[in-house]
Amino acid sequence: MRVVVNAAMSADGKLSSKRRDQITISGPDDFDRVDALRAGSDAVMVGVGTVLADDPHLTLDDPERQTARRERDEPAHPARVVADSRARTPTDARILDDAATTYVFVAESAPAERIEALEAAGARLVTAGEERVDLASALPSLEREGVEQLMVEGGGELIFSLFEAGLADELRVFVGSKLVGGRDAPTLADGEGFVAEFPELELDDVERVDDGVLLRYAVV
Ligand SMILES: NC(=O)C1=CN([C@@H]2O[C@H](COP(=O)(O)OP(=O)(O)OC[C@H]3O[C@@H](n4cnc5c(N)ncnc54)[C@H](O)[C@@H]3O)[C@@H](O)[C@H]2O)C=CC1
Ligand SMILES: Nc1nc(O)c(N)c(N[C@@H]2O[C@H](COP(=O)(O)O)[C@@H](O)[C@H]2O)n1
Repeated sequence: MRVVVNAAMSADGKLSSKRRDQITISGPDDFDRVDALRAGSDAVMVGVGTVLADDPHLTLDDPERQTARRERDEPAHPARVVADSRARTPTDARILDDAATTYVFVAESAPAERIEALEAAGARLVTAGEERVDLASALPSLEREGVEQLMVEGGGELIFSLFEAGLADELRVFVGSKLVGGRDAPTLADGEGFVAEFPELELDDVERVDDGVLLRYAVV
C-alpha cells in the first residue's frame, strides 16, 4: 500500500490555530489539487483530533471526478478512515454519513459501549493495539479491503505517528502565505518529536500554487 501524506501549513509550519480551529490555508487551486488526490486514492485518513476539531466530510467536491470513479467501477468517493484509540468519534460526525464507507481504527481499551454506538452508526471497526491504535497492524486490514493508495490528511499527531512507524511513502505540503504563530498550535508533525534518526525526505518537486508553494517529498 502506498501512503501519501498531504497537508496545508502556514508559512510558520502550523496546521491550524492554537484554538485548534480549522483555518483556510489553501487557495482554490490547492483545494482542487486535494480533491484530485482524494479522487485518485482508495481511502482518506485523519486522526480523531481532526474529526473533533473540524468535523470533516472527506468526500470529493467535483461531480466529474465522482463519475469517473463510478465508470472505473469504484465507489463515487474513497473510503474514510479515522484513527480513534478510545472510539471518541461522535455518532453524528459527518464522516459517518452514508456517502462513503468509513473505517474507525480503535484500540483494545476502547469502551465497549462506544464501539457498539459507532457500529450502530454504520462504521466498520478495526481493533489494533492495546491502549493506542497500532497503525502498522491496522493498515494491512485496509489493504485486504483493496486499498492500494491511502491519503492521510492529518492532523499533526497522526502524521508524526506514521513517520515514526516508517509507514509514510510520500509527503505533499502546501505552504500558504499566512502566519499563525502560537507554541501550542498544531504543526505538521507533533507527537513526541524525534531526537535522533530523524526521518529523511527527498525533495522531488516544487511548484507555485495559489499564493503559496507545493512541496513534494519522497520519504527515503
Ligand atoms: N491544515 C491541514 O492540512 C490540516 C489541519 N488539521 C488540523 O489539525 C488539528 C488536529 O490535529 P491533532 O490534534 O494533532 O489530531 P489528529 O487528527 O492527528 O488526531 C490525533 C488523535 O488520533 C488518535 N490516534 C489514534 N491512534 C493514533 C496513533 N497511532 N497516532 C496518533 N494519533 C492516534 C489519538 O486520539 C490522537 O489524540 C486540527 O486543528 C485540524 O484543523 C487536520 C488535518 C489537515
Ligand atoms: N488541504 C487543506 N488545506 C486547508 O487550508 C485546510 N484547512 C485543510 N483542512 C483539512 O481538510 C479537511 C476537511 O475536509 P472536508 O472539506 O470537510 O471534506 C480536514 O481534514 C481539514 O483539517 N486542508
